[in-house]
Amino acid sequence: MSDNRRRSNGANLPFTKMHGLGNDFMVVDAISQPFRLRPDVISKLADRHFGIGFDQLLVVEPPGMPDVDFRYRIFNADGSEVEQCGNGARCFARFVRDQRLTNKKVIRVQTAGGVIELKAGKDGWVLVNMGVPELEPAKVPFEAAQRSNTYRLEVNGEAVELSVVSMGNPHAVLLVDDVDAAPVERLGPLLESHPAFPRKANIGFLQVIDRHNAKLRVFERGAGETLACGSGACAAMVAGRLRGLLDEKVRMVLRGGPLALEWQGEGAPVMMDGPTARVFDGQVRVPIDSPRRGRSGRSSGRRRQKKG
Ligand SMILES: N[C@H](CCC[C@H](N)C(=O)O)C(=O)O
Repeated sequence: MSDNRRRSNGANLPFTKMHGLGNDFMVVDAISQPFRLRPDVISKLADRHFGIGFDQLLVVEPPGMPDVDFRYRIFNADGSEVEQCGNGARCFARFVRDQRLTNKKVIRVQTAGGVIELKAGKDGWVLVNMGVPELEPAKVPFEAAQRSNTYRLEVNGEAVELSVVSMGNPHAVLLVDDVDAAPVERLGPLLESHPAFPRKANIGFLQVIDRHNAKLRVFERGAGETLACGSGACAAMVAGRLRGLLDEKVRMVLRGGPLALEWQGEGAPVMMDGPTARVFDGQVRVPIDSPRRGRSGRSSGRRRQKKG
């Protein structure tokens, strides 16, 4: 293929690199520019040696339903599109305000896992209403005869006890005595792809310090262990409360730093407060060949969002 043709097959895609407690993101404004990337291209861009390097790609789109300000799509490092990302939601809120896509302080966002509400705070902190956790196994989804606060699973001949929670995306939470010694590398991948989770799952390893403090590591679906997982922290909060180990307000410390969580109990939303960081703005060359039907993270650029 001639250089000209090779060049003509690419386009420059502007992005912003951000993170929430080290859970890092490539953020793309798909309101002001058309966005089409195949899963294999996303996973190449996620590579920390041959690409930009990120845990998730976050795509900002115009709202697809009434009473929300934006739509927010999330793609894991493996290219899979998922329902929810808590740390990403905070970075999303900071991004749309920094980019003047809105001047609202309270932003309602449509995700594949439901509508969430974000409130911009001071010094880059954002308070997220992550919605009401789903505990019915079939809606996580998780294969179980009936709902329970804990379940036992067989993993390579080993019996594992875990809680199961959906924050829009599926989570399993195991209790451990010491997160630093937790079998994250060994059990994380086995449980992520366990047949009891038809759509796989994020696997949290929770160490309860006292009723208001806990530590957590998360092996994320489609990304591996990350420095922090916002929806995983919310799921761990729920699991800890269901087991009677945590009170309504908890400081959850992840490898990348702390999140402030609050959950009043069943039927109530989980509130998560935490920081955001912008690292750099960049642009990357991506193929513009038309994506295969049904296999692309696709939205077309539309007119700029009216001011909030
Ligand atoms: N790996 C997750 C998506 C990202 C969640 C995480 N980064 C967060 O902050 O919630 C999943 O497949 O459901």
